[in-house]
Amino acid sequence: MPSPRRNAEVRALGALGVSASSSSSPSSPAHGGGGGGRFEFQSLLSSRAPGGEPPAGARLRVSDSPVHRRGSFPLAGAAPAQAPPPPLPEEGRLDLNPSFLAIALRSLLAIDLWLSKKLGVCAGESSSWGSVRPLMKLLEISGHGIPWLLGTLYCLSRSDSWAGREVLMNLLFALLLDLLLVSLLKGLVRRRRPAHNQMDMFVTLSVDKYSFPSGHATRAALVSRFILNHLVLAIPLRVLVVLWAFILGLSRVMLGRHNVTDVACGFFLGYLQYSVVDYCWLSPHNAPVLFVLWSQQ
Ligand SMILES: CC(C)=CCC/C(C)=C/COP(=O)(O)O
Repeated sequence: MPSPRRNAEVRALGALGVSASSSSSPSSPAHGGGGGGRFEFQSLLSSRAPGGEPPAGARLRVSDSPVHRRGSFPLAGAAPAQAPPPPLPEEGRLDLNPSFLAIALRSLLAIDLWLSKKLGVCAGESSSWGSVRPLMKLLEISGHGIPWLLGTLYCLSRSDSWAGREVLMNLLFALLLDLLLVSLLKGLVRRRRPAHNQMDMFVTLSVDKYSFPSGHATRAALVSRFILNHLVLAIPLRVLVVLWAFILGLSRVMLGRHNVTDVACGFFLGYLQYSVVDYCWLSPHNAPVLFVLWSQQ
């Protein structure tokens, strides 16, 4: 008879489409992640340290084991039951927290994929909102790295005030930092773009085959925060800047380029990046070489 707690675990895993096999041979494909969902179940009930011993905090109590349960209800002719072992100390009991965290993450990921597919209404010409796709692609170019880099360089070359040069120099630094960080993260995480995405983007880097985090979302958050802090704009224009960033992020999911979490984390990262740029703010005092070099162009 499985314990109620064990039943609850199996039900929770079942809800996630995870197999509830209890075979735990270390050489079986299920062991060590080979079997996808089965691995989750293994880690929940029989996580083992490399030496074969269960790690502390991940052991089943002896009283829960099938062997012991057989001993509790001896069949006719079976050896008499042994005396029950003393209860294990607290740290020897089954610790479910790590696996529940894994379940929570898996659920979040499942919701992310489901929602992203639902929102990907402009992913192709034949999608339900396929007619809006050209507009979304225009929005895509408005948040692309190349127009922002070229635009900043152009304005720098035309700027005739030190204050203007300082702001633009820092914007250039912010855009380059963003490209570097996003490329690094994409290369590290290597999350594939959604299956429904058509890879027809304007100029991409090799890491742009990956989707986490969204470079457009990081740029949108970074640039809009930068503009709001360093440009004196009327309220309607400030609202427009925020709207542009938000719609650009949404359009990444609608175009099928990203999952929702790529964009949400992209916004968060871009927001943080601005704080870094603000902290390291380049000025003629702390980076005189840059400004002298530029003024000699
Ligand atoms: C080639 C240069 C300078 C930048 C690439 C910009 C780009 C294509 C980013 C990818 O954005 P998503 O991650 O939002 O798809």
